[in-house]
Amino acid sequence: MKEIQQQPVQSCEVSVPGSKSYTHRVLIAAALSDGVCRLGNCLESEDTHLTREALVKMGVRIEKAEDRLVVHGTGGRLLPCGDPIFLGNSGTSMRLLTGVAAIGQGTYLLIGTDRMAQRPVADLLEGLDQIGVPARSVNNNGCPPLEIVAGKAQGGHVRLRCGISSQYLSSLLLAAPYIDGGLNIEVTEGPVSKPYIDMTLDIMDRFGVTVERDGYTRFRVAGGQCYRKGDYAVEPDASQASYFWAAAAVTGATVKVMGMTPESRQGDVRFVEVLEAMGCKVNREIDGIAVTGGPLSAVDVDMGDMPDLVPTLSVVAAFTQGITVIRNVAHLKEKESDRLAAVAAELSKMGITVVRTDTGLEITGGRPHGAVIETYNDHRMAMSFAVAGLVTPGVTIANEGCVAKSFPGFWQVFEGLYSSGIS
Ligand SMILES: O=C(O)C1=C[C@@H](OP(=O)(O)O)[C@@H](O)[C@H](O)C1
Ligand SMILES: C=C(OP(=O)(O)O)C(=O)O
Repeated sequence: MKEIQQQPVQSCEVSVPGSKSYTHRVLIAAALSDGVCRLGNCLESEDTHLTREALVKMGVRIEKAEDRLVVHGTGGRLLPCGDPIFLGNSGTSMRLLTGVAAIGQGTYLLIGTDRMAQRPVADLLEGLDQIGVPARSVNNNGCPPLEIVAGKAQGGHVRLRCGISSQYLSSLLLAAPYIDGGLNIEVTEGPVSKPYIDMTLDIMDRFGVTVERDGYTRFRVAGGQCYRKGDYAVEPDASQASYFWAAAAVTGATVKVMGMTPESRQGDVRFVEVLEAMGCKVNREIDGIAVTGGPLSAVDVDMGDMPDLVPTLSVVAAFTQGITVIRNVAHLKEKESDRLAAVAAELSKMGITVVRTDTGLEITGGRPHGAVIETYNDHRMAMSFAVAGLVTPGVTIANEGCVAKSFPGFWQVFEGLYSSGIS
């Protein structure tokens, strides 16, 4: 349990760790590349360690050298692994590595936590089936554990549903250069969470692989390509920045998150536009983005491209005049927790009226009161509701250690908001 201190927030500068999504992708591209890659500012967290360890089990040599990870690319020649590969509750690891396993050798068994065993992958398995990869849900319920027989993929056309997760598409895209004949992928539903596809394409491009695309519906990756070795520095994580911008929004302070830029492919950097629409002042500076809070007014917003920030926005909405409408995020029920249910339950405990719609939430702002916040083992619930505790006495976060999934140092940085002025 972590009791949040209701304290005045100092105007300050904050640094957040490297992007989780970029770290997963860059580890994979480097592991499949044709040489040695030095990766800077990789996120060190439970989830990114799981991707790293999985790649090591697949025969990739990865070393730490000072502040870099040195990845010895395999040229796409992965080794078999007889042991189950544990991926915790990291959806990104599970989905992205499913495609990677298909281009390896032997049979891989990808397993995870109980919650992972409820997170859907059926549409990805169906996509793999179309190109001849025997990949099955061991419990035959469209969820992990997954058994993937490598070495059978044939290039060709894949019709892929991405209405639940964009990670299915990222998975096939990342593996496609190593599939003879390449892949033509046609997205027949969705995709949700589009910016994550742009991040995948960005990494493929940075590592020398060409992808032709028609918007978000058709993608063509020629086979016989290989990621090229190179050095890469991961940019700071925009999702993690959101908690500090939200802290500014609800307290009225100015919080600048260093190293963030509006040009980033991370869709979550656009959260500042939502805060701006709610009445915050946003300064896009050369070395970071600063948000200053003020009187907040409700917004009606499509969060389909920023699903991970719905808990953050919901907490801000609780302190905002009027009804905030959050649309197009039905896929949130498939995350670390059912985030629509979790956010609604915990805000209700704080005395806030929340209506769960078919695809989102409607939150009537007011004067939240303290409560013990259940986090459902979901890092984003813990980090979002901590922000509420800055302005509401008596907010206690249960199982606060769950932040380790993506941001082990979160509490230290968060406490810097009211201690030093700089963290
Ligand atoms: O590809 C990625 O790195 C991610 C994609 C998103 O998932 P969905 O595409 O399943 O919404 C996002 O929620 C997740 O945190 C990271
Ligand atoms: C949904 C998330 O991650 P993943 O899908 O990788 O578990 C997240 O970090 O909010």
